[in-house]
Amino acid sequence: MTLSNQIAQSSKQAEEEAKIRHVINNLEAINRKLSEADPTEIIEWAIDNLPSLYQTTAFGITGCITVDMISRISEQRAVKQGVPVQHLVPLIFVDTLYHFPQTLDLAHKAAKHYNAEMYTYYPPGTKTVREFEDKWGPQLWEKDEETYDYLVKVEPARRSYEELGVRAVFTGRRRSQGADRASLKAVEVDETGLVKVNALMNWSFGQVDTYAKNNAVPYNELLDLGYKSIGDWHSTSLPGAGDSGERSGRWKDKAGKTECGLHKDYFKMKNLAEKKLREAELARKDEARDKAAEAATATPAAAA
Ligand SMILES: Nc1ncnc2c1ncn2[C@@H]1O[C@H](COP(=O)(O)OS(=O)(=O)O)[C@@H](OP(=O)(O)O)[C@H]1O
Repeated sequence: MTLSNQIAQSSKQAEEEAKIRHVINNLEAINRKLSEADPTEIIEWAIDNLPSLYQTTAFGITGCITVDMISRISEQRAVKQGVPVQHLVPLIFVDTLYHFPQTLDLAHKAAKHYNAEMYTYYPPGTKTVREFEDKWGPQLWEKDEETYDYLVKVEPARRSYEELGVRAVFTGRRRSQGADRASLKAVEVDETGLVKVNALMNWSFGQVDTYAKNNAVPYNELLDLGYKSIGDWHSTSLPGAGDSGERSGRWKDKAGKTECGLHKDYFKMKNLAEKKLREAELARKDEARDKAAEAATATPAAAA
């Protein structure tokens, strides 16, 4: 890199740092100002104030609407400035390898429909279920849920933030989704310093559903079959007749589980998963050594 490029890069970083610092230092006031704001106002605030802003989405209904709103804002601004329309916020999609085919179809369809740049990230060192299962065994989610969550979501998301230089993201979380989300704020700063914007935090499922239908927003066709929240196929089911919670169809057989880890403490998730992965690696090595020793002692006897 040339010296002038280095200077330009470090001054961009300093500028971004200053903007993020400003948000961190004024978080309470910002949230007071945005607490009753419309999603569009929150999105506009984020575009104007946050550097290296992306949208992290699994194309849940909230994410689909966020893309739609960003697309409208991008168009209005381009027309006003007399410049070609460009979707202002790139997308990050973590392909866990266990999404429903409908979700994968939607991801490609929506990115194309909105002409949005989309970065797809996969679990480390794998791009297919076969590769993943050769490495970690079948149904890892049954054997070790935390490690599974870390490998398929937390690590790829963090890798995307580091590689792309992401400083802030839109998420599709809403208060009416319950559990930890019931007290969401419009803007949060996580333990890594990443700013998270929850533009539709105040909207109910009914509001997002109506917006999607009234505005011809591409959404997951599984919603028309009764699903309300869609994640990996093995942990997503239809909400039961008496279930009122929006996310009651997620991890139905796992009492107390409400999050995949993406919105939990990153360092805790990382340390726990890395410890387990180290232990598993040691166990594998011990097993291989025992097998080798067994084979070595068995050979002379067999020969004799
Ligand atoms: N795979 C993947 N890739 C990128 N971003 C993702 C992913 N999974 C979750 N998210 C982000 O978290 C928002 C809430 O998703 P969910 O309600 O499905 O919860 S969970 O994250 O699975 O626990 C979700 O909101 P949507 O944009 O509505 O999908 C995203 O902002």
